[in-house]
Amino acid sequence: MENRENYLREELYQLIKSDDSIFDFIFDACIDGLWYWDLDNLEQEWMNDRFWQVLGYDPQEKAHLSAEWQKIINQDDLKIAMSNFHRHCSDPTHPYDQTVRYQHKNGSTVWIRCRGIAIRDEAGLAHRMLGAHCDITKLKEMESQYRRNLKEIDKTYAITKLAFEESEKLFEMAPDANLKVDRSGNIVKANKQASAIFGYGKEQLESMNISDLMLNKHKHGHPKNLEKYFTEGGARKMGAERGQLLAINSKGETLNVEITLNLIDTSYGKCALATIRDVSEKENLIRSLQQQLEENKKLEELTLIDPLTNIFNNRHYEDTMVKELSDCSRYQHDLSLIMLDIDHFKVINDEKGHIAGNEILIQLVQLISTLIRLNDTFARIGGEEFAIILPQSDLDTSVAIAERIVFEVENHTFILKTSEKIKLTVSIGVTSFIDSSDTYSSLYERADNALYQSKNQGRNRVTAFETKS
Ligand SMILES: Nc1nc2c(ncn2[C@@H]2O[C@H](COP(=O)(O)OP(=O)(O)OP(=O)(O)O)[C@@H](O)[C@H]2O)c(=O)[nH]1
Repeated sequence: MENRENYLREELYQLIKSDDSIFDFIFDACIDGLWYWDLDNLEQEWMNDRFWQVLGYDPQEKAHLSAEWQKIINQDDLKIAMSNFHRHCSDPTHPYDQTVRYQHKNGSTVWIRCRGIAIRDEAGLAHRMLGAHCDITKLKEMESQYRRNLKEIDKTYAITKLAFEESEKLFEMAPDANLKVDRSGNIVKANKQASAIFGYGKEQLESMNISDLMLNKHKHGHPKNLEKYFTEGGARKMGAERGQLLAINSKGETLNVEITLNLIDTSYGKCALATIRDVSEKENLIRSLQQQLEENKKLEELTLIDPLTNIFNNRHYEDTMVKELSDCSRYQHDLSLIMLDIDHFKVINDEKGHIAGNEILIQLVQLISTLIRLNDTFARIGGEEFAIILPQSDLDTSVAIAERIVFEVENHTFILKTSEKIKLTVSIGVTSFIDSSDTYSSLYERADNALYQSKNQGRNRVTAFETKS
């Protein structure tokens, strides 16, 4: 192999010596500029055509003078090149090899790798210098593009890293428990708050399955639900109703939780991010408020006054009726009962609104209160239905009072807070105690039937029920 190389090399060198076109081909194909410098007469330097073409000049314009390239080379680079030149002339081991910048005729920069070798006499003195140019502008451009790309990559990396750190911080510092769960339900990451809520250490949680935090009865269907969620994705709240989700903490205690799910891409692959809020305290508070409301309602039922109209309620009406009935049986007193109902109250409510309806109920009660005696019991026994118990009042007297009420109501103008004027009428049924066989129910029934008749016969009237039913 070595011999073959030597033989070919020798042949090539002979070829170059004997045939100029071979040398011309070599420097045309391989070199972007060739120069040959007379060091005994430094002004004189031969440059080949390509030397100038690479720099954008017509070789015909050039006179082969060293001053020609020294004018267009970057002056800092010229200093380096000249320093290397002098050192190489005095020391053959010092390379004449540097990258220099030339100004192209069009003003752009051409990067040239310039190498040279001194041709010396027997004493080692340099008399000529042979040099070659290699245009590395493209390479330089690629290098600077590469650097810019690197910078961009660095920047993108820094931003991504920051975003990642921020999202990690958000995950960690969130006021709610955060759990990242894989498709099989394994908890791959948990935050501080998750530890606080469930009472397990973070590492412990990260070795558990989400089903370990669930009630036994919910465990069965969970893998299927999880699989469905990983297929459908999206952000959604778990559980249909408020406070319906229950979880179990490390002590086996039940927690009311609200869970929001998000499907996210993580370094662990696709994960469900479960944000869990312990609402046990909120739920307890709501429960105790509900209890309190129920107790208040019960207390309200125990009171005797209707909160809207401030007259007696149904409960007091019933008690009073029972008491008055027993008194009149014992002492043979008279006793009458008036049942009163507003006519077409629904229309007023529908047209003017419920609040206006309430205002009318209050005003009506005030009006009727002025028309009855102090020892009569006036009670609201239903929405727009009233009863008046009239002790020691016979049927005629009671009918007269009832007629007066119908008349006064018909002639009254109710004025709403909005200044709107409303007219209305009432219908009345009256009955009186007949004998000791009369009961609370029989009296009520007769008065109610009489009221029904008033309504049936056109309203705005009084009907008396005299005979026993
Ligand atoms: N504003 C108000 N409306 C009430 C209250 N309680 C009952 N109502 C209304 O009273 C109306 C009663 O309607 P209905 O039973 O149809 O009787 P009506 O429209 O008076 O008709 P007749 O009795 O047949 O003349 C309904 O619209 C109830 O909503 C209340 O406390 N406030």
